[in-house]
Amino acid sequence: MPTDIEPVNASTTETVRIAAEVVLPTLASGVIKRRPAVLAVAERLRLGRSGVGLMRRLRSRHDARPLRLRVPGRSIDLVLSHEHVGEVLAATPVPFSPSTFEKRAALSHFQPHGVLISDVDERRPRRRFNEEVLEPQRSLHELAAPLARAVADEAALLARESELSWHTFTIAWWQLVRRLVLGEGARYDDTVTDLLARLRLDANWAYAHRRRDRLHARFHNRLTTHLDRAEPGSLAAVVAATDQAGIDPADQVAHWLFAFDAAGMVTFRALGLLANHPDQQRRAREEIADLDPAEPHQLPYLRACVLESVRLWPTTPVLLRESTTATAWGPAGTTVLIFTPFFHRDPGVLPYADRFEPDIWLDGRAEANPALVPFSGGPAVCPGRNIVLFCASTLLAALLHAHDYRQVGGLRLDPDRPLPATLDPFRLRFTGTVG
Ligand code: HEM
Repeated sequence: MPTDIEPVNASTTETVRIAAEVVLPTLASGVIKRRPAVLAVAERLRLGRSGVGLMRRLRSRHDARPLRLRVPGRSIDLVLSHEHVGEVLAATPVPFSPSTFEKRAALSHFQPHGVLISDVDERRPRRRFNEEVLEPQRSLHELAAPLARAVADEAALLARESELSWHTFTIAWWQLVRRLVLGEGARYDDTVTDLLARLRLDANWAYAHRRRDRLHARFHNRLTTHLDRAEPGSLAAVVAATDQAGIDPADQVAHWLFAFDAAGMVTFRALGLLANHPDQQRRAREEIADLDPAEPHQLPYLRACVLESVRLWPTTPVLLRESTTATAWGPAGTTVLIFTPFFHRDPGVLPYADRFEPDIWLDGRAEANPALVPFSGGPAVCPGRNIVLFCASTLLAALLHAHDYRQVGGLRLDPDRPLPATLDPFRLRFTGTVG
């Protein structure tokens, strides 16, 4: 039976609890750049669990109708129904625009003309540009062959290390990302991604931090210099060959570099899942047994493992939309808030909520649920998803080819117990033995 869309008003207590158990922990952990110290505390105190429990109680109390939070001067609706998630995301960008007050405040620090914070008219050419370069509809990008070789090179360097920590992983990961996006000439240019990291730290504070225009100009110029080289085999070459009318390409690329950070965490967590789940690891090894990891492959099972990593620990835990006109959800300007960790881990609906179950991405179970949206959904779905799945699965294939990984640091992922609501990737450590 369809759920009524008309929002029900939250009590003051409910609003305060949503703020304390859902919104604040999300903001504190760093929405644009993760804060390792806060993540470590969140993991230790198991903070994520209480937010999901609260959301379940609210859903049953209010028959899954949207909950209008009591926030003076704002109309903010919290989504409680799986079906409503799909409906809102499908109705993007009109009447539900992805460009919201909060996102404009944060992302304008480093990508003032990014697609995600564009109004409806500006959005069209920017979205088209992103799709033409990133090719979201293709599981293997036109650059899959050079990308796979780059992944294999970096994986070979990682495989030389006897211990794989976040520190060693992230050095190789950023070399890889700069190479994929900007070309070999940017592989060792830490400065460009360090400048972006500083701007992203500012962005965590949204409008509460002043915009540093000089710092942004330095980043923008350095990025543009790399893009101008248009190195064959990199996304920069595809950017140069794509129509740029109405676009600031550097702003789109700034988003890609930012989003590849999340992809690194997702890949590292996926390695943690595989290292602790022998059955799933065996399936992954069967998939790659006869393959050369330096060549591009579809790798459906490893991709499903990566999708599970994002389902279990979404890197965009809050999806926001802002209505462009009056709708059943409220007046124009209403913010619609989708808290994905609740929908991705809802034990009332998903029998596998807290388990590592890659098969849901292969047998139609995930597709049948409109609220399993690790890469968002609808017309603003992440255009980078296939590149991410390709890079992450290819890197995992190369690592598993080289070694058997055993987890020696960070929170243990026991396959016989519910997986934790928060997994701090920065403390994960593995040792590799030749498999
Ligand atoms: C694990 C890694 C990633 C995840 C989980 C992810 C997820 C998402 C999500 C959930 C959104 C929607 C955000 C919203 O509605 O507020 C989004 C948007 C977007 N993502 Fe990703 N993303 C990832 C990596 C990437 C990468 C590497 C790229 C580029 C190479 C990319 C490009 C974009 C762009 C351009 C948008 C804005 C789309 C639009 O507004 O139309 N993402 N992503």
